[in-house]
Order: sequence, then structure tokens, then C-alpha cells
Amino acid sequence: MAPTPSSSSKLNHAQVRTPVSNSKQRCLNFTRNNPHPSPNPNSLAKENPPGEHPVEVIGRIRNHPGDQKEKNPISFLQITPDNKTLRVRADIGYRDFSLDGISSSEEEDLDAFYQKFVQSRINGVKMGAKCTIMMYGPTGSGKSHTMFGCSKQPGIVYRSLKDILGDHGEEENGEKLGVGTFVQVAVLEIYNEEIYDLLQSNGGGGFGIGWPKGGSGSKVKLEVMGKKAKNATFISGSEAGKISKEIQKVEKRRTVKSTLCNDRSSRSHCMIILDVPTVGGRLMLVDMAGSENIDQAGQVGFEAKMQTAKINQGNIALKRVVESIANGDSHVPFRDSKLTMLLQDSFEDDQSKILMILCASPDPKEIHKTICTLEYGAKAKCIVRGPHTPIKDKNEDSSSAVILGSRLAAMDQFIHKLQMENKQREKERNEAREALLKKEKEVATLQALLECKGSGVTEDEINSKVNERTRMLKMELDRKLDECRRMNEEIFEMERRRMEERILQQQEEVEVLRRRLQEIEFELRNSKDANGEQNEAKDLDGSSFAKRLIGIYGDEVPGMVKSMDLDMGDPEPFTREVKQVDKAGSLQGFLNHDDFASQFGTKAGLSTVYEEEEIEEEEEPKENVEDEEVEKVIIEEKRVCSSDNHSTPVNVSDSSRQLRIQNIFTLCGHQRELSQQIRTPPPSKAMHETIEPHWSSVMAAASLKENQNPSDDCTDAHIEVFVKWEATKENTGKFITTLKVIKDATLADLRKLIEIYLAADNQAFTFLVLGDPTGAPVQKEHEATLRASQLPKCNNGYLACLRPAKGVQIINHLPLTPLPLTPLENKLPLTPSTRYSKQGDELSPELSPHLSTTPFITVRRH
Ligand SMILES: Nc1ncnc2c1ncn2[C@@H]1O[C@H](COP(=O)(O)OP(=O)(O)OP(=O)(O)O)[C@@H](O)[C@H]1O
Repeated sequence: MAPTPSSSSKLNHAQVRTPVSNSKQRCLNFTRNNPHPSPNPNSLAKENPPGEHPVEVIGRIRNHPGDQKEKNPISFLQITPDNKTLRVRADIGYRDFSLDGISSSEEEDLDAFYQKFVQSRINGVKMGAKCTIMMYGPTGSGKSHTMFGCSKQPGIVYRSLKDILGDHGEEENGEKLGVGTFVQVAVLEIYNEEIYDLLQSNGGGGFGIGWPKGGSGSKVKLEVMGKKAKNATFISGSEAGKISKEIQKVEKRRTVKSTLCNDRSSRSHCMIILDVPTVGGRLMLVDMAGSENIDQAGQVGFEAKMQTAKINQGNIALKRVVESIANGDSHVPFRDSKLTMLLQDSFEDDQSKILMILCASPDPKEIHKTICTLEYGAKAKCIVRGPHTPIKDKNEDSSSAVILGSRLAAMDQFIHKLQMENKQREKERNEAREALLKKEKEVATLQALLECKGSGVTEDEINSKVNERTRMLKMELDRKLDECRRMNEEIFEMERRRMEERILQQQEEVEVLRRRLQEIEFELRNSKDANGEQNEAKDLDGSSFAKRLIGIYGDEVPGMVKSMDLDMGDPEPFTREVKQVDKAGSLQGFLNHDDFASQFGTKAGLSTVYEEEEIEEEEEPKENVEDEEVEKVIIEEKRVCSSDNHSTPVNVSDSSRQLRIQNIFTLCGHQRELSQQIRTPPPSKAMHETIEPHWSSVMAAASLKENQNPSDDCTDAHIEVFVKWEATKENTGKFITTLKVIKDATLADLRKLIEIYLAADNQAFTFLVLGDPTGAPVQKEHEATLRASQLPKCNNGYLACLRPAKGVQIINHLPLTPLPLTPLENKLPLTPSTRYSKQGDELSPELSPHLSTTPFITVRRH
């Protein structure tokens, strides 16, 4: 075939496209451009000693496709640490494939891969070796990517060129490169079982469906002659860059088509034949079409299916060739496909080596294809080249016996290898089975244990424990309950005893009191005898009083105990002092505790309220007033019992004891009667001096004559004033008290007394001038100018009517709730009602109800 002038003219001297026959071209270049003698083929033959494996198989696992990377972070492919075995894991188990090397593109990029597995081969080619590098694998597994690379990383083709020709340009190292190495490159495509010369173009014609749309013209079909493509065009050159560019251009002319497996699936096998004529080296780079089957490729239609079938024809033929060589078949079907025809030399030439790169995808969906690819590679790896390769056309004289012997030896080796592998697998399987059995036993043991533990034993244990615990808790609870009960009983018993003791103590006290009273009664009787007839009535009354008292306390009234209990707990006991004032208004004195103690002993201290009963005795001569205790006015005061307030300190315990008893009497109202019988000692000087002279005179004159008939005490010097509230719709006009004051006492003086009386109630009031038709209240500033004797007269006394200040309610002196001493109160022999009932006709009709409803007990406040 004549060279194409046009193509020749386009290229420089180093890049000549010369469509000549292989033999011619080789011969030409070898003689013309090789100044150095080619390496001795025998020396290369020595590098491939008989019986060695001419096919080296390397696995390359591509990256995870972008979208699947995160979905399948763990690949089903596992590389052993020695990088020689690839384990394919499936649900049912795994399979190990022993290869000459395995590389994962995630760990080793193209550059690393090339340096590790390819570069040494290329260096051999540079030195004159023959090497075929084949990319085998399913579509989309990265064959083209590894072979041609991408924009970022050049593939094996361009790196090889660079390694063989060097990195430098011609201008820089022209001398060296020009003289040294140059290469001839042919680019062929096997598509549809036709060989096309990608470096040649028909300039416009087309080959129909499948041809590149952007191509500048139709591709030139080549015939196969022997084991070579006849008239294939070569690019000759020593500049790697330029040649690479040319290859890049024609690479795009490859037939590609979008399939289900690959957007730009190579529908053809691409073969780049790179001769290094100077040394006789040859590099054949084969990027095979995808090894997928027709269905997987998703081709529709008869023609498309035919295409796929034809593409696969090359793969299938190659597979058969590999198998038959590996099997030592007498006939190797090289002629079954154009691809195998062109690769025949690679397999048969003793000096030729094959590097088969098995491309696989880490996608688990591709597991089946991956396994097929690896099986294929494993088989290729088993190819053994005998000491005398049966290349008939070279060694016509070789005896068939020798060939057969070497093949048998290879077969034996292969079988032995397989047997070893089988043994290894068997061993592994046995080990795995043993491990499995062991695990199963363990599981069974654990299960048995679990069942054993899960049986009724545990339940019984739990139940017994629960019962035990419940019993213990119950016992503890019972014990605690018993303890509580015992404690309760003890406390109750203790309290009972204490109460009994108290009662006994109080009974004793009452007994003592009773005895003392009897003594007093006795003394009184004696004194009565001495004082004549006048006192007789008193004695009688006194004796009756004493009898009553004894009767009352001898009765063991429950209320009594109660009242004493109440008083015992009083932290600030109050004591009463009696100011006894004679009719002349002179202060007789206070009854202090010492006097009480001397008179009644330490156990009893009674504050007494004098009560005049003998109204008939009021006409007694004045001169006898001092000697006789006839008319005594009592002012009742509350005072905190403390040592400061007394001239003589009192023993605290005795004092409180006295106070308690005194309070009982006070509450009972009997102390009046008691005091009636007692000769009141003169007031202490200190006390007497503490009272302001004028005020003391008023005070002395004033007395709370609750139980006394006012008429009894009216003298020339003193007047009696009945104090009551004004009767209105809301208030019934209650009687408050009767005051005995000196005649000159003013309303202001009265106010003071009344205020003392009402102190606890704190009720503001104004005096009303009764008799005044307007009933006008007396202005407070006028009170000092108005005399008590100017008040309206009433029952030998005077009536002071008080109007409560606005908004102030009159407090009823009667207790709202009955006191605990009600039974005793009810026993009081003297009540105002009884007293006034006697003389009710003497009282004005308005005053009578007030007086009758004013119980004496109410005037005592604690
Ligand atoms: N190792 C890799 N790293 C990054 N991308 C890769 C790698 N291998 C393949 N690819 C990408 O995957 C896609 C398919 O790869 P490629 O064309 O090389 O597959 P193939 O085996 O040649 O398929 P076919 O047989 O159909 O031609 C491409 O886009 C390529 O860039």
C-alpha cells in the first residue's frame, strides 16, 4: 500500500505517517535509525526462561463512582496486605483470587500505579523487549481511564511515550534524542471485527452507525496479514509531546456509545503499537472493549446486538486463546478474532511478555462481572510457556515430542498449582467449618445456660426472696408498731402519774387553805365576840362564807384543777394588790406579799377584794372608822409580779404558788368574801408615796363599787357616780361601774378613773349632760370645769352617761365564750342582781336593767 502523501507532508521528519507493511517499516527503521546494535535476542530469551509465566496479571480497582461512595463505604473487594490476593466477599461467602499485584486507585493514583506495575516493562521495551499491556474488564471499570488517563493525569500510553522518548523537547536535547531514541506508533481500532487505522482518514466517507460524529473523515479499514495489520500507518518521532498529541486526537475517533454501563463506552478494541526500532523493542497497548454481555450492555435492536456480539467476539476469542494456551492445547484459536490474530505474537513470542491489567469496579452490583474478570485473569496467569514454545513457523524442525513434553510439564505445573490452591482452600474451608462448629457449640452452651437460668428456678428464687423480704419488712413493721404502742403507754402512764401527783398536790394545798380558813374563821369569831353585837352579823356571815368556801373547795370541782393548770403555765403571773381606802379617802395601804405570807403562810397568797355586805351598818359613827373594817373600798389593779415592784422581794416559787392560788380565788370571785374576813395590813410606805397627792385622793375616793350599793357609801365628803353607756339603737346602754369620788371631783377626774377602768377596752367617750333637753355632750376641755356633783342625780348618787366616740363599739364586758370556771362562777353567792333586787324599788327604772345585767365577774380582767 502506497504511503499517503498528504499525511506525510503534515508531519515532520520525526513524525512520519507511513502506511507501509509492518515488516517493511520495521526493517526500514531498524536499519536506518538504529546506530546501536540491537540487543541480542538470545539475551532477552534468557530473561524468559522456559516454564515461566508469560502473562502477568495485575488487578486495578477503580474509585467508587461518586454517587455510590457514601452508599457503599465498605467495598466487597478486599486486598490482602501483600497486595497479591483479592478477596471477593459475597453474602454466601468469599473467593480469593491470587494475582501478581493488586492496586486500588483510591490508594494509588495513575502515577503510582504506573510506577509500580508498568514502568519496569516500559524500561524493558526501551531496551528492546517486547511487551503487551492489555486492559481487560467489564464496561465502566476504568480500562480507558487507566490506558489514556484524564486531563489531570496522563494514562499509560502517554507516560510510556514519555518514558521511552524522554521528557525533553527536541530543541533542548535535540542532539541526544535525535541521535538516540525514536519510536513508531500505529493506532488501530478493532470494531465489529474490522481493523481500522485511526491514523488514516478517507476524508469524508462514513462507515455508518457508530462512527464518531466529530471525526474529520471516515476511518481506513485494514486487512490482517499473518499476525499483523497490513499497511497500518505509523507515526515516527522522538518527541513524546507531539506524538502524544497525535494519539490524543485519534483517540477521540474511537467508536464510543452511551450504554447503561458507561456514558462513553468504548465499542471497540483499541491497539497502540509502539515500536522502538533502534533496539527492536515493541510495546503493544490494548484497551479492550467492555467484556459485558449483550443484555447487560442494554443494547436494543438487531444491529446493536450484533455489534455487541462482535465486540464480545474479540473478548471471547481472547479468553479461549488464554484457556487453550493455559491448557496446552495443540491448537490455539488465534484466528477466531482479529484481536487475537494481532495478539498472537504477544503470546507466542518467547521474548514477549504480557501484562494483563484486570479492571474492576468496587460497586457490589458489579460483583458478577468482577468475578468473571478475575477468573479470566487467574486463568491467564496460569499460562506457562514451555522451554520450546511451539511456534511452528519459527521452529519447523522441533519435534512434536519435545513440544508435547514441555506442554505436559506446564500442565503438570498448572495442575499442581491448582491442587495446591484447592488444598489451601480445603484447609481454609475446614478451618472455617471448625470455627463455625466451635461457635455453634458455644452458642448452644450459652443457650442451655440461658434456658437453665430462665427456668422456674429463677422464678422460685425471686419469689422466695420477695417473700423473705416481705416477711422481714412485716416483722420490722410489727416491731416498730409495738415500740410505738409501748412508748405511747409509757407516755400515757407518765402523764397520768404526773396529773395524779398534781391533783394530790393541789388537794394538799386546798387542805392547807381549808385549815387556814378555819383558823381565820376562828380568829374572826373571837374578834367578833370582842367587838360586840355589831360584828355578830359579820361573824355569822364570815362563818357562812368560810363554810361556803370549804364547801366549794371540799367538793373537788373539776374546774378548779383546770383553772390551776392554766395558771401554772402562766409565765407572767399577775398579782392583785388591794388598796384599801377608808371612808375619809385615806389610803390604808397595799396588801403586799410579805404580809400575805405572814398571815397565810407561804403556800397561800390571796389578793382580796373587799366587799361590803352589811348595808345596814352604814350609819356607824365616823370615829370608829379607823378601828373597824366596815367600809373598805377596793381598787383592783393588775400588776406584773416582779421583785422591782415590791418593797420586799418575794421568793419566786412561793410567790407564783401564791399567785396561782390567788388567781383561782380571783377567778372564782370568792376572794372578795375571803378578803372581807381579813384585816388588811396597812399599805407600805413606798407604795403610798408613789401616788400623786391629788390623784391619789381622787383614786382613794374612787372605788369600783361593783358589789356595793352606792347609797351605802354616800357621805358628805364623797359622792357616788353611776357610770353607764348612753342607750342607743345599737347599744342597750350598759352599766359600767359605780365610782366613789370626792365631792369636788371634776368630770376630768372622773374621766381618768373611767379610762383606767376601760383601759383594756380603750373606748373613747364623751360625757352627756343628762337633763339637758339636747342631751349635748360635754366638750372635753370643759370637763375640768364641770363637777361630778353637777351630773344628774340618781339613787342618792349621780349618773354619768357616756357616749361612745364615733365608730367605736361598746365592748360587752361579758365574755363571749364561757370560761372554764363557769361552774364556780355560778356558785357565787353574791351577784349585783341579787343585791339590787333587794332594793330594786330604790333604783331608777332606767338604771335597774343595766345594773342587773352587770355581773361582777366581768369587771375583773386578767
Ligand atoms: N480510577 C478512576 N478514577 C477516576 N475515574 C475513573 C476511574 N476509572 C474510571 N473512571 C471513570 O469512569 C468512567 C468509565 O471509565 P472508562 O471509560 O475508563 O471505563 P471502560 O472500562 O473503559 O469502559 P468501556 O469498556 O465501556 O469503554 C469514565 O468517566 C472514567 O473517567
